[in-house]
Amino acid sequence: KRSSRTFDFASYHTIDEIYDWMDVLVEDHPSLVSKIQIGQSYENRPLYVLKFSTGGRNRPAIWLDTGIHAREWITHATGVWTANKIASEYGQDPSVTAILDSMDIFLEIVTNPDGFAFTHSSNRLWRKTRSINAGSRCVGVDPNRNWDAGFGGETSATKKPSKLSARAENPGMETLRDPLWISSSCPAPGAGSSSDPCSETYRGPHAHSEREVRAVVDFIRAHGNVKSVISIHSYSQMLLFPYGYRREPIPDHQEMNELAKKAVSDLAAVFGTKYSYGSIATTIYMAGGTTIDWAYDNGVKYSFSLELRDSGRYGFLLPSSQIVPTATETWPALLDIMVHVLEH
Ligand SMILES: O=C(O)[C@H](Cc1ccccc1)CC(O)(O)C[N+](=O)[O-]
Ligand SMILES: [Zn+2]
Repeated sequence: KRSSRTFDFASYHTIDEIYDWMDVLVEDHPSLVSKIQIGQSYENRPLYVLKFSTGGRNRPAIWLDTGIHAREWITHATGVWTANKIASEYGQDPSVTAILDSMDIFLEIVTNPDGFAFTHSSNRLWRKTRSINAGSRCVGVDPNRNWDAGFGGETSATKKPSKLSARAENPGMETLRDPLWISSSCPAPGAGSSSDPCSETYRGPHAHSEREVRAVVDFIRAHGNVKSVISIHSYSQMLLFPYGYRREPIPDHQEMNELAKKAVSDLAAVFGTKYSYGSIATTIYMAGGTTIDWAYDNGVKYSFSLELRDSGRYGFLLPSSQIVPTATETWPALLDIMVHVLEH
């Protein structure tokens, strides 16, 4: 029988390889790990979530997701490594054991499967979902602008072709030479998303229009006891917390900022990788309709996003040699957050 331990964690994998590996991980840890399906994508791919639980009924839970943006391959790879780490450290590492003795962890590794499959088959730099936009030749919605929190921003997006606002909106993206990106309209930075289906930050026809987003919304609402949401992106090397849709600090800013400071310090201690940290709006740019703003506004206090390696040299095309180092240094930061959740 193949073991989840012989899986090549140092390579990038397809959706089928990752989904097959999930079943092997469950087989290897039958009393800890289970696989649940929370829905289907636009193209009817299953949306799988790994559940790590030692019992109880509806225990306080931590939600982790990777791969919501298809091209951010380092995040899926980090998700796989982290799933294996959680499973193998239970009963070994005191923190992991303490966490799982009283909380559950849910991890969705391939949060945007249609987009991820498209990056393997057609366009390595695809970001959005693959839903068809009525009346437009442009495909897909940005799943990190589709959530019902500051959806569409306070001001309605205006069509502004200016490069400046494009840079202000997504510095990580202007290097793509993506024809759609260069020519697409750019929303006023205050909106933090676009009403233009051809934009990489197209928010969609309405909040939760995307099945991939709706499935997570419904899961977290139905669970009702999720204490933390950590949505993992790349790249820029940042640890972000709400808000993205407004500049004003959240009520919990002080506590979140101190936790973020500790987490990035423990991350840097591994290989010296430097992360910045702070609220989305003040650290990267204004962004409306994001996963963690929705979570925070729906009672999930400990909501964070990570922007993994690197800071621009390879960007989304991070060499596979950096997968294990990236996942290894990220682990202490994730553990700091999960332990803080356990203790508060
Ligand atoms: O614009 C985005 O959704 C993320 C930044 C971000 C991440 C979490 C919450 C709000 C914004 C940047 C990225 O990971 O998508 C990289 N990029 O700009 O392509
Ligand atoms: Zn992203």
